[in-house]
Amino acid sequence: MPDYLLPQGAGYGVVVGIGLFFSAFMIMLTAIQARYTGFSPKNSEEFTSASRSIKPGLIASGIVSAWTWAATLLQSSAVAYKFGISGPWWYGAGATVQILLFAMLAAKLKLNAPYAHTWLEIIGARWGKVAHGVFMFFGLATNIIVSSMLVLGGSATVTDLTGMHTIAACFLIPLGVAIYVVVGGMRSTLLCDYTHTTALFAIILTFIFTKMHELLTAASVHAPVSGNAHGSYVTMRSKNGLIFGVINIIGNFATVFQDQAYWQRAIASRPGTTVKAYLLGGLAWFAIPFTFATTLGLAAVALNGDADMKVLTPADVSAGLPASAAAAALLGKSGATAILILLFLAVTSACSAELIAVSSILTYDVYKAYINPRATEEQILRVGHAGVAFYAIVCGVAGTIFYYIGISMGWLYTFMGVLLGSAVVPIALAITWRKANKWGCIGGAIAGLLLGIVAWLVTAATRHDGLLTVETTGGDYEMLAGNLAAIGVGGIVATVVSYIWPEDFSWEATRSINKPAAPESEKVAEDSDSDKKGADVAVSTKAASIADSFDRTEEDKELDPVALTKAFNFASWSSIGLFVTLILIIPLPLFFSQHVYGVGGFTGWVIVGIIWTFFSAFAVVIYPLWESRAAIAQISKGVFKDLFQRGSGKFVAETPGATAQSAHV
Ligand SMILES: NC(N)=O
Repeated sequence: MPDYLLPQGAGYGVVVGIGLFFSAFMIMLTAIQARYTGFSPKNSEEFTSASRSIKPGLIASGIVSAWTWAATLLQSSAVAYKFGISGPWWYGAGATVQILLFAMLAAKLKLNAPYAHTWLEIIGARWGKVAHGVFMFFGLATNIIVSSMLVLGGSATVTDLTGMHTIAACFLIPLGVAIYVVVGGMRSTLLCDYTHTTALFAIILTFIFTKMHELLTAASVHAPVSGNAHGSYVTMRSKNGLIFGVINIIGNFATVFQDQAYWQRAIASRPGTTVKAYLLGGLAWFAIPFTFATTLGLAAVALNGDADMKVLTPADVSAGLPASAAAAALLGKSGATAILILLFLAVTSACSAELIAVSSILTYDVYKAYINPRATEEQILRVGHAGVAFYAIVCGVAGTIFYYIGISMGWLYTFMGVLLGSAVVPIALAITWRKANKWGCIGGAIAGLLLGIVAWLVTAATRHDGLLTVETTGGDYEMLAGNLAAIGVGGIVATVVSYIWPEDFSWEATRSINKPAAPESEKVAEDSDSDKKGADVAVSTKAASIADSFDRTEEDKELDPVALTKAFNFASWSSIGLFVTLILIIPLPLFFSQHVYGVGGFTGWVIVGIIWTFFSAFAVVIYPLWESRAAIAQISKGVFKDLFQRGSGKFVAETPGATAQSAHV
């Protein structure tokens, strides 16, 4: 039996114990919200969309949390281990630009479908059932691939460090998360995301960078990297690093643009600050893989041959294990424990985003669209809860299937663009361009999928004498061919057909999705008494007395088309500018110059990463607290009053018919 650094009990303790801790925490948060702010996830709009009232700092934190997968920590470190410093750059930059560019889609969402629950509702309203079904395939496939990677990466690490059975981890991870998502809904999930992100930054910042350059220089003498300038780890001139960069960019376009989790954060956001939230979230997220992998992934290289360092096989690298091996070698049991907790927090918060995302699709795009169009509030909420539980089981099953087939997180990560990449451009066109042609977009998505798979398999067969296995299909060139064909064919077909046969869509159909019908004065939140009467609770629409409340009048003001068009224009030039800087202007001159960093240059490179991490922590840890100071004060005041006179701190609506939803977090 192999030796494990931590006892099996530590694995179960973290997976089950922290899962239960967060469930209890969520129950407490939900009770506090209901008592002191009048908010309750007993309302379906609140459960799935947090009443579209969340401020930018908390949305940014939720984006960082949902976008920090097991792969963000493990795969980024694996490519650092394989390719040197170019790996973390291409991982970080190649997956942050999509979040930045998504700011444009988010602005268009608020402009063209401000009350939609899911991105698929927009497709359905614009193009009908066939398009809805085709793109739902891509949407749900994205959720399944992402969730499987979360479960596979999380379980591989837990097993490697503690010996906990992989299948137990595959099921227990999503089930623990499902409990707290069902209890808290979208708003509390975002609050839990915030606590996860805070802990994540605290742990990353504790991994101190020491003597790395000397160790890496020695490593490149012993084990030079093929395709790198002078075989060095401290150069951006890495052929395989660049290939990974292209695969990474394509795959991550797919998993942002067609994952309901990112649309859901745009939907939960206040209209006026959505663009800001995505730009902030994208910039903040970059630091996580970049700094983590530059330190721990390269430490794994540097520590090769060290007595405390585990000898890593190619399968270990594909499973993403260099980071945990390095942390254990550097810091012993405490390093292993820190990695275990870090991984668990990353996996659970991203998993919670996937659970509520799929639950929303099952509720609004399957149940309400095709099974029960007249569903009541109560039925919708019940299906939403069942959807979370059902999808948690699907995650466990999917992880188990991939585990037994022998498909690792790293394999899936490079494959995601082959399966999903063809729908990226069609979806972006469908949401942003009135001229987008329905059949061009559907045809492009399907043709791209088929040709992507053909290009992938033909490349594998050609390079391996017709032998097709998980290993032969998982190479860099095979995945590159499939990724490029999928996104290229999908994009070209959708764009060319739309230019030849342009539509002239007015967006009226999408703007009226779920549009509130009643005059605002009639839509009031109910207090707990009316909850008991079983009334369908509408989200409050009237102003509260407190400074940072968000009411229907303000929402209408923020939905002003002129302001949203301005926000879209700002999102366009800033995100495209950042894309060009991060993907072309910084890395390509370094690649072509074949520069190998000296001690000073490498130290500077790492220091930039550390400073960026501090700024990111400020943006997604401190800023959300600051913007919610009025809500925090209101809750504290309520708790304080209750301490002295029980019941006196409870939130009370001001006047009948004008019940307020008070301060928002
Ligand atoms: N979210 C990613 N690609 O790490």
